[in-house]
Amino acid sequence: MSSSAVPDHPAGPDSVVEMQGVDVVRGQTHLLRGVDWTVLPDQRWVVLGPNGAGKTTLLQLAAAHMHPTRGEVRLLGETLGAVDVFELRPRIGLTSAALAQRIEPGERTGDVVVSAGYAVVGRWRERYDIHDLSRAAVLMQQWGVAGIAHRPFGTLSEGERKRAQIARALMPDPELLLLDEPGAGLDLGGREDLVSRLSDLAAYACAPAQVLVTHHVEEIPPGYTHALLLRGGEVVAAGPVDGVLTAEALSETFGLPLALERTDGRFTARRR
Ligand SMILES: Nc1ncnc2c1ncn2[C@@H]1O[C@H](COP(=O)(O)OP(=O)(O)OP(=O)(O)O)[C@@H](O)[C@H]1O
Repeated sequence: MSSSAVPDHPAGPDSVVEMQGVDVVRGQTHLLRGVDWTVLPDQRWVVLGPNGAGKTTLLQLAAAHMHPTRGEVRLLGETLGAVDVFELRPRIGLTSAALAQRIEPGERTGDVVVSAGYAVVGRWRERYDIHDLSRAAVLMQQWGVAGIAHRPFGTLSEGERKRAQIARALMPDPELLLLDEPGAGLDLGGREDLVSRLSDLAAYACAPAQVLVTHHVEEIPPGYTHALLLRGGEVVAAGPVDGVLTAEALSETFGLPLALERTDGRFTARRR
């Protein structure tokens, strides 16, 4: 990656995400219960858990797209409920299947990326200066979609779409990057390409704090520093990868006996 699109946040807040005693309740259901979680600017987190564990709900809170029912959520030094979320959201990059569905299939891929600077999906009447256009060009180069910038988003492969979305999420130079299942739907080559690009991004000292949600330990990019395991809306374990990602903790999280192996920074899991 060239340096011109690498974010630079020398004087960021102490914590990027700070959750204390957070519950999210809908009707009688606890989507999250008693979550305490802190993300610092230089950390790269993976959030793992089975279907319905509350991973997307956690990410929605971290993206300022949802408020907690109880407890406190502080993002980039601001407390949810006491800040204008429309000022906060441009400082946070997010990719998710729900966001991808909002992108018009006919939208030019280059416009999907550059329009993130205005927090809109696709170009309308905004004017982009040379700085916006060159930043978008560098990001599209870095994420391997420069050659397809002219193509309608709807014609891209799943892997190309995922990479274009990450380029878009990085466009406003966010202080926090949230990736909700970026590996979903990718073939083996696409997954390996994504893992390696995310690993490169994780290695940049000036890159934003990163939180990646996945079901699969195989998708954890080398260089990710921390892991949070969720089950039934509750945190099973959270902290540095070496201490948290164990066969025991993973077995408890997914509710079946698992063997976990780590080779060259990559994890694999299988039933014991
Ligand atoms: N508005 C709602 N009312 C009631 N239950 C809800 C609501 N929204 C989500 N849920 C439930 O909360 C739980 C957590 O959902 P969430 O999408 O956060 O889980 P997840 O870990 O991201 O799941 P997946 O891996 O399948 O995407 C699920 O059981 C879901 O059905």
